[in-house]
Amino acid sequence: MSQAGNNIRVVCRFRPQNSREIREGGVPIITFDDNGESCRMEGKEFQGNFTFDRIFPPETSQKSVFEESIKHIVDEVISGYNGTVFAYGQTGSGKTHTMMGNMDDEEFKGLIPRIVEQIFHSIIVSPPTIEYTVKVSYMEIYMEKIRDLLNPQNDNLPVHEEKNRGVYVKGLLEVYVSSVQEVYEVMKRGGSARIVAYTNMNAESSRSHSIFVITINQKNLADGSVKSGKLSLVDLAGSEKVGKTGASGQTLEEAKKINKSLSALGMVINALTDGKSAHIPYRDSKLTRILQESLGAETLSTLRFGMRAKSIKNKAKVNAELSPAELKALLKKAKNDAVSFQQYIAALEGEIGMWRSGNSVPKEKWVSMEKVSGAPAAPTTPTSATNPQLEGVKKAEVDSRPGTPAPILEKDERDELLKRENELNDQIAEKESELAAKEKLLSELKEELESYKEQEDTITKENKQMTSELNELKVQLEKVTYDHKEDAIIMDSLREQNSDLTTEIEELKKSISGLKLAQREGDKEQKKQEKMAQILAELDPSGVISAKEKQIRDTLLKFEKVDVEGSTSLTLEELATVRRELAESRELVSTHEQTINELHYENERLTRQRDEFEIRLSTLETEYEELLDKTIAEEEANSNIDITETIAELRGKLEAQFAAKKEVQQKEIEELKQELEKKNEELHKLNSALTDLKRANEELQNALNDKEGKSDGQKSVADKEKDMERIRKTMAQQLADFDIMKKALMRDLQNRCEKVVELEISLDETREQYNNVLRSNNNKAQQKKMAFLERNLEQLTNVQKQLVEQNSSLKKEVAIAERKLLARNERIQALEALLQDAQEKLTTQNQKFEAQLQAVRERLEQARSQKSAASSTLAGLTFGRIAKPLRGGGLPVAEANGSDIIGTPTVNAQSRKR
Ligand SMILES: Nc1ncnc2c1ncn2[C@@H]1O[C@H](COP(=O)(O)OP(=O)(O)OP(=O)(O)O)[C@@H](O)[C@H]1O
Repeated sequence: MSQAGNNIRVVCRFRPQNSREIREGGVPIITFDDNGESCRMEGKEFQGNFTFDRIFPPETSQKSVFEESIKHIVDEVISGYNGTVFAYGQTGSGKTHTMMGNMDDEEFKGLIPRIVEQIFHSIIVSPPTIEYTVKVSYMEIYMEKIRDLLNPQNDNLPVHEEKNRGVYVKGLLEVYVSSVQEVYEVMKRGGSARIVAYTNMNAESSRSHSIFVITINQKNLADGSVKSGKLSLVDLAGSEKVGKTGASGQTLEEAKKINKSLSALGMVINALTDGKSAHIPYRDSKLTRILQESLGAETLSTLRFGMRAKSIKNKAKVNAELSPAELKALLKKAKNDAVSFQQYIAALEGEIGMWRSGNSVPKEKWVSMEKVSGAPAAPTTPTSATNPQLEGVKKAEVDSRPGTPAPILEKDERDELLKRENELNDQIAEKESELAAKEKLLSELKEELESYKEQEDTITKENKQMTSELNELKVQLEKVTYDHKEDAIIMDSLREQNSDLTTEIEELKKSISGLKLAQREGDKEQKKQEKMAQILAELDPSGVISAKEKQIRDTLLKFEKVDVEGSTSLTLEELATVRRELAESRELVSTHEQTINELHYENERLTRQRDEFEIRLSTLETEYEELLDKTIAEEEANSNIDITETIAELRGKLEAQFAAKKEVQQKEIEELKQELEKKNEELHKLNSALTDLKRANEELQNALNDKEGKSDGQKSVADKEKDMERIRKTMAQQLADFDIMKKALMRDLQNRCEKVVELEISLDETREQYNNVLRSNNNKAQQKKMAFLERNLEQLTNVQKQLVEQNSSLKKEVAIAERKLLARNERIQALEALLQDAQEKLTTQNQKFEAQLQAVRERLEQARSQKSAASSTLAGLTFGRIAKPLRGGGLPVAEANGSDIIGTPTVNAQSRKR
């Protein structure tokens, strides 16, 4: 549909069947009349005729559509009218194809490129006294938000309305263009912004409306008047989103939720076409609000394929700036008006004064404008019939803009209201932007939170897993530690047992070695006895001594004989024999001395042995007492009083017996001591006798020497005889003494041996008696006890054995446990290391993630700042900031004139053409 000036043209274009429709066997249901204005639909649901200003069958080219429906609009816009072209239809029906097409293709470029070309062409062919500036803006409405496609950062622009400017989008970027190519460039830029937005919005193309606005300002250099025309090219969203256009009630309500703009458009069209609605809800949507002036009609044909399109009437106006003469006339009129208004105010104040003073004013005297000025009520009476523009201005002052629902408002109130509305719209836009930013932030934060939550979940899961693993490990560790402690305890006890057993073994070894020693000593004793027997045998009178003695005697007899026979028969040989015998006797004496010494030593050894025996005896006594004490203690522990008593009795008996034995033994020992002393004395005597013997021997030697001397010198025989006699007697005496001593010595020796043997026998007897006593004391209770003790002992022995076995097995187990412990410790360490590793990894990941997040945030910030920077430079466009006026005749105005910077207010005095 196109509208410019007062003309509303509704044309209908059918596109050819697409490949899918052909494939599915779709058959066209439209037939076209030859007049090019009517068609007939033969559908299953609907059959009927439709009439439009123009109908274009599928094969119609882009060029034909343009030339036969739109081309004229360009002339009207250049003449200072506002024009609007919008395409309506369901998704895929060809709206975009028709509106935009392929702008790089001569054949397939759509209406907008062709319009643009036409505009520039019209400018070129216009008179050179007219200077044009062309600016374009490109926006889309999606979800009730106006987004500037040339500055996409501005995605929620408010709609404003001002008396002179009409309805406009505040803050929308307008780009000055000076050629078709520049317009194309702007279109492409806006189109790419739209595409990016679609991608982000997931194919929302059919839900957004795009509006491309071309504003042409022209200045007549001859009379200084200016005009402006605006052409809005609208590609609407897919119409199927509102169900069937014109539908009301539930369907429409549902559709409203989907796309407010299209719903509102439907509502506006309904209100315009039903002929009953006093209020047209333009403000219900941004689209209807922006297109308000295009849709402003007393009656608007429904867009339901243009059934009543022809009946749509619009109030067109031309946007023109007045010339100085016109302005002067306007000023004069304004002054007149001011005077009449002042008069009117004064009259009103007078009437109010009356009312306030309590008086009443009759109705016929109420002040009115007519009465005051003497003119009709409407102050817009044209002052000049030849000035239609002025007439238009007056009408505009009275009439509201099409559809603006404030016909009863005073002008100032209306201005105020508009101002307020604009402010509110700004605030709404601001709030919406804030809301959108907040929502975006919220969604970002939500996403971030989600990712954090996910991360946290993962970490929590991992943590849980690790914690459970750790707990398990801890439990295992505790168990292992406990086992280890237990094992250590067992080890300690085993060690103790082991050491006890080792001590016992040591003791046993000692006792065995003691026994061996004792045995050896016994053997030694036997040997000693044997030796003693040997010694005794050696010392036997029939032995060596006796033989020597006999020899000595013989020698003495010889001496005697010599003495008797006159001491001549003693030869040298005999003397030598005597000497030899003497030497032998000396040896014998020394041997005897040695024997005596040995005996002495033996005696001492026996004494020592006796002492040892005594010590052993006392040890045995101690042991016995200890055993007794132990037994008693056990008995006491068993609380067996009888046994304790019996034990006490037994103990008494045993002690008595033992004391008696001890006494006897001590007596014996005393006796032995005495005997030993005696023996010592005897030995002493023996020693002295031996000394005497030595002396006698020496004397004998001397006598022999003397004898030798006699044979040489033949000294006094009588003296010699006497001497010999004396010697002989002495020797005989000595021999007798020696004999006695020897006998006594032998006797003593025998006695001593006997005593020793007896002593040993008595010791054995004592032991046996002691054992006997022990055995004899085994009364019934004792026997029981002993049996019990023996059993206990057996058990203990068994236990000990078992303990020893256990000890060895436990040692093995302990070794295994220790190894296991080591292995577990290693495992724990490894797991701990793993845990630490995992934690470190997690921390690193967290850090990485945070760094990434930070980087993303920074990038976002950077992108935002870049965007804002880009927006300030028109997103890289090389033109647009500076207006390049174009002059009719195809001559561009000199560059020096391009000082018309955007934002320079060009207030157009608007006037209605009719
Ligand atoms: N008259 C035509 N001749 C040839 N192809 C056409 C014609 N009209 C539309 N098409 C093709 O049909 C397809 C859909 O057209 P288009 O995109 O213009 O539909 P639309 O109404 O703009 O859809 P939407 O509402 O989704 O934006 C496109 O591939 C287009 O090239």
